[in-house]
Amino acid sequence: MIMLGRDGLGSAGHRIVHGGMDHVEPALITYDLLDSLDGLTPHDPLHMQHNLAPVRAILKARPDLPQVACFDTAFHHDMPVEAQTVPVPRALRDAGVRRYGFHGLSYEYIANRLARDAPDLARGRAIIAHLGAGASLCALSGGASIATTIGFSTLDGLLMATPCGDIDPGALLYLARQGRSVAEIEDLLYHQSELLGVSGISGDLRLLLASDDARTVEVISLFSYRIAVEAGGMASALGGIDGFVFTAGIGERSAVIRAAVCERLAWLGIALDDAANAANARQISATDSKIKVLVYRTDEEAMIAQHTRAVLSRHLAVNR
Ligand SMILES: Nc1ncnc2c1ncn2[C@@H]1O[C@H](COP(=O)(O)OP(=O)(O)O)[C@@H](O)[C@H]1O
Ligand SMILES: CC(=O)OP(=O)(O)O
Ligand SMILES: [Mg+2]
Repeated sequence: MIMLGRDGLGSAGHRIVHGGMDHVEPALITYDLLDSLDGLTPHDPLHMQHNLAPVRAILKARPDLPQVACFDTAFHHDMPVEAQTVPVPRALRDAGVRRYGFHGLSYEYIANRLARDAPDLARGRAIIAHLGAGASLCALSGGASIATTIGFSTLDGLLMATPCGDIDPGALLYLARQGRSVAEIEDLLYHQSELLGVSGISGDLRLLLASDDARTVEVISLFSYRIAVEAGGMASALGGIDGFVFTAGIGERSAVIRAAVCERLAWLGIALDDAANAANARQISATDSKIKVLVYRTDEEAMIAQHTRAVLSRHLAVNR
């Protein structure tokens, strides 16, 4: 995102999906930081190359322009240790094999909106469902992330457009023993799985919902099933929930998916107001629902702008 200053371009702020262990807050981009972020590309080949390419292009064209990196992983940095732990030997954990969590800028924006619009809920326990091309859930307690469904890379958790989501690592070993190379398996997991792979039609949910192909029924059912199953886990991490928020492309716009998810979560005390849901209203739960269900439009760009301004004003103050 390019921000205008008084005399033209002022600065550029970037969403960088992975900050790894070392980058846990928004930071001014230096050559050292860029080198360090390059080193994280194998953690998430789907996003990191695309995230870093514009940084490099701007650096080349306008080396004087301040650029700020805003990390998706940062919001989850203080999750409890059990939510961060991957059960591998400690040396590997210390080397960075752990659960990081993603879509943090989106969750941060929603947490800020809740603090403003629904302070009781913001102080309580909520599940936020970021359902876009990539999809995840975040367990928000008192405005902080205490658990989330995507872990080390962006492959974990829910069904997404093309990345595979939750998969038994044994299946990967099986594929490797069958003679598939790392590059082939990576391509399979990041680009050919989930909505696209299961439907055999498209990774774009809007197209699947509009199609009368029988395979779409299976994939839409699987999509809401996975959300509901993972929401059960998030509700456990929170010890119960007071609210559920839908956001991002699918969460904001698909009444069909929201209804399918809420129906599966009726056991938690969720009851939907069908008319409000069909109208994409802010509150879509029925008045007698035990859990408040809300729809918010996320705004990752607003968070990037806010962080970029804050980093640059700190930087200016230090160098004054
Ligand atoms: N009206 C809609 N109904 C269902 N899905 C929708 C609708 N509008 C957008 N989507 C879906 O939202 C997803 C993209 O979400 P978005 O948050 O924009 O993605 P990104 O992760 O690229 O920012 C796509 O799967 C798209 O099909
Ligand atoms: C982390 C992730 O999956 O991001 P996106 O939804 O932008 O693909
Ligand atoms: Mg998005």
